Amino acid sequence: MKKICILGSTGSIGTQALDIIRKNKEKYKVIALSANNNIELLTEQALEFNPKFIVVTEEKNRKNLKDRLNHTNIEVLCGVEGLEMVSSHDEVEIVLTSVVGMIGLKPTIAAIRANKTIALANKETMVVGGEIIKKELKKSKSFIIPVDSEHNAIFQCLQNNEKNTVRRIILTASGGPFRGKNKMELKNVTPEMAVKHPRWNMGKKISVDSATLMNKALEVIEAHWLFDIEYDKIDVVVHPQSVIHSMVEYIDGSVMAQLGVTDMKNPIKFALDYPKRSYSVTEYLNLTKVSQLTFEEVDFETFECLKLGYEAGKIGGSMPTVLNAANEEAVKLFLDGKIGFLDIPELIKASMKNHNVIYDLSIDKILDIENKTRQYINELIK
Ligand SMILES: NC(=O)C1=CN([C@@H]2O[C@H](COP(=O)(O)OP(=O)(O)OC[C@H]3O[C@@H](n4cnc5c(N)ncnc54)[C@H](OP(=O)(O)O)[C@@H]3O)[C@@H](O)[C@H]2O)C=CC1
Ligand SMILES: CC(=O)[C@@H](O)[C@H](O)COP(=O)(O)O
Ligand SMILES: [Mn+2]
Repeated sequence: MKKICILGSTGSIGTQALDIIRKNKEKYKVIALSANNNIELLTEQALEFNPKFIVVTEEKNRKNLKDRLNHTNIEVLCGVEGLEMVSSHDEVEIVLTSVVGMIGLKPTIAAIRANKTIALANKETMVVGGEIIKKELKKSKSFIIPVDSEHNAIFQCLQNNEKNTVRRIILTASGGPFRGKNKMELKNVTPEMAVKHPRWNMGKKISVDSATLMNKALEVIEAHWLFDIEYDKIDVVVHPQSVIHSMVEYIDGSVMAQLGVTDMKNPIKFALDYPKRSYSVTEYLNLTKVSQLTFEEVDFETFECLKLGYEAGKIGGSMPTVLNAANEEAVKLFLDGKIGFLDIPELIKASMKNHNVIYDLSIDKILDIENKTRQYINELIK
């Protein structure tokens, strides 16, 4: 049985992972689950999967959950320390990092230091900590299997091929809910409109990121670190059907693509079962129903976040942390109705301009830059 820790079990990725586990209880054992505020769902999950540990963010929720679960042996932990404790626990083999945001950084590093297999959905962690994570991986037996659909696709397309024969990788982007629109048309779009992704059913934050194309910006940086590939060899193409999850072009002109239905259970299951393959828990792809696969160039002028992502990635050092922290804060403000959709790239641009890059990164410095960036944005919008 594979022993699994799910960080962020109440979210879109977390609940889909538990759906897989529910149907394959003889294959997987849940050791730990975690949530931020959704203690109702976490209670249900704990009672169903009987993990050794659950983790919540706030002490008051920990006490509440302890009372609810006092007839069980489940230990209730709290905060980032709780996440670090479970992600590095002796009994855990695989850590599925499906929290949203750079809060995943410390628990992911703890898991690497404890030699765990990481099923990585939480892209923000790779964006801000890519350099440190690579160094930690070199000292450890841990390895990362990407869950993000594009990176999972690239990982599969790279199997058995020499890395030095890769000409470029091509990330596909759906284009999001506002594909084809111009800036004027985006001025008054609402959070409700922005979270309506045309192809995927995801958490609110990543859905807004898809709408601004920041999701693709984060994915470009994620790909740079995961596959050791320079930014000028990472391209993005808009592919509205989201059937091709990404591609690798080799120097001989061959292009390998990974196709599949738009269901995250497939990459999640791939990561949990790696290196084996097992029967799909979703429908299989029916190409005659897809009928057409189309491709378009990215509109970098309207969707400036992708341009900012390449810029931050190429500058390197602390700049991707600023890009990510500014985006996390701006998306929160947008979802709370405090700023407009087009303010998101403006606030990120201002934060990057205001930042003096440093290159000797540490976890503490990253977290300090995160705090300062969030404060700067809140000053700006006062
Ligand atoms: N959803 C998808 O299809 C895809 C997601 N990803 C990536 O996977 C990650 C998760 O995305 P998704 O599942 O959509 O997100 P959701 O918002 O649906 O879920 C996020 C999870 O993290 C928890 N969480 C939120 N904030 C905190 C915090 N401050 N501390 C601890 N836990 C927290 C949530 O708890 P609670 O429920 O209590 O709020 C929830 O369990 C993201 O990094 C995203 O970019 C990548 C590819 C596809
Ligand atoms: C499912 C997944 O991996 C998401 O990151 C998805 O790719 C979002 O779609 P966009 O291509 O619109 O960003
Ligand atoms: Mn993706």
